[in-house]
Amino acid sequence: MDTAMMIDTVRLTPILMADPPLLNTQGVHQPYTPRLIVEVVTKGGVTGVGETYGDGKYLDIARPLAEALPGHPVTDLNGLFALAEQVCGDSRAADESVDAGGLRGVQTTDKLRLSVVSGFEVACLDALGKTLGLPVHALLGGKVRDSVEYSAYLFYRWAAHPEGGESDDWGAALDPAGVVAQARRFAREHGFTSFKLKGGVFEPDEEIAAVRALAEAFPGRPLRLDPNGAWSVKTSLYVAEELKDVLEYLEDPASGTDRMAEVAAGTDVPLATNMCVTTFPEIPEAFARGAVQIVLSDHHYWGGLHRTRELAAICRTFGVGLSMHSNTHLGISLAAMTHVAATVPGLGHACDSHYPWQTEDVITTRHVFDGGRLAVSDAPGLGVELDRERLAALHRRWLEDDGTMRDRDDASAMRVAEPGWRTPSVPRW
Ligand SMILES: O=C([O-])C(=O)C[C@H](O)[C@@H](O)C(=O)[O-]
Ligand SMILES: [Mg+2]
Repeated sequence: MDTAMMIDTVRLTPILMADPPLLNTQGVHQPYTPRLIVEVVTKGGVTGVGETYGDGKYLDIARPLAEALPGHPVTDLNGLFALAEQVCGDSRAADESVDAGGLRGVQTTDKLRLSVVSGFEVACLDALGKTLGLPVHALLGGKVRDSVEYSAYLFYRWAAHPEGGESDDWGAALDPAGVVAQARRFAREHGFTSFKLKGGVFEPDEEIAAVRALAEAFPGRPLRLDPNGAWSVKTSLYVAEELKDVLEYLEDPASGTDRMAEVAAGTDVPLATNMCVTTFPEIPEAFARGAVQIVLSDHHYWGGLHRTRELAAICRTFGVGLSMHSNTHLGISLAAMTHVAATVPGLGHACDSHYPWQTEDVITTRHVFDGGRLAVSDAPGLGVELDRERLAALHRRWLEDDGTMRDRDDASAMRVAEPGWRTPSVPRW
């Protein structure tokens, strides 16, 4: 092995990035959200970057991995998983409770560890690509498309955070007219032609009305509604019936494979998930029972870009569709998402991305959507460059935080406006 490819140093930089007051069934986004920036520096002097969740429970796992990694080659991506299993130990947070922050079903040690490994895997791929002069998509077997389509990710939202934070000019969106106005701006500014509404916030009939209003404003466009498992089977079937003529898919209407299978058996509207199928062991039962027709991949969940491609192959084999999920993220992850999406055959749905909501970034040049699509970079590695000043500023914000924002907590942010708020139990409606 060429010593230039050996990892010399790993730098972890937790940051807090601004996030608007987006509503979901758990509560509302806090003014700042944590992310972790991973830098892998090779003995050849090349730096690769990756990004993942930055809450304390992820940092606990990332630190021992960062310490153990020097001396390993950036090419040994399979070894990364074994090393992580060996050194990371169990996270204090993996208590099988529902992962409120990530809205990703029950949290387990495996899920937390894989999310951390994903940031390291991407950083290694970036370093390897830069060393070889190849784009990340080439390291994954080569792109099958030159651009990747994203959908507009619409949220009910407040105009501002009650406790302060950064401001923006989006205004509130709390009814069908507000949702349509938001969608029109997304279409105008980014060219998106497919739309997803984050639901589970208001009574189902209000959300049905919002999707109907979108269908009128954008006739024939793909529309999705995602209440993050907030509905009963009965309510899910009711919503599916009301919207069957306009929905591309219904995303996680009900919680868990059992309920999703029941809903799927009662409607022809395809069901998508980023909650009941988020790891490989969850696939056999969900597929055998026909609980989901589309899996939303997310390289942070599945353990990186190679594993996302493995997921895609399994979905293809079983005739299950593939789309892509997104939590709040920066431009590093968007670059990684775009590279892997570019290599996957049969990506039949526009990918989700929170990116248009993010006013801050740690890369020097922001990604720009054109016609709702991102061009796939052919530059070496991910094709992004760290803006060290911005990174330092967002890290400073993390250092100065008293701890309230370091762990995402949408319910506590909601309590600022509604002191009696508790995370709703499921099904909520
Ligand atoms: O189910 C989904 O698509 C998500 O969980 C995406 C995000 O987590 C979103 O719901 C959020 O951040 O409020
Ligand atoms: Mg979802």
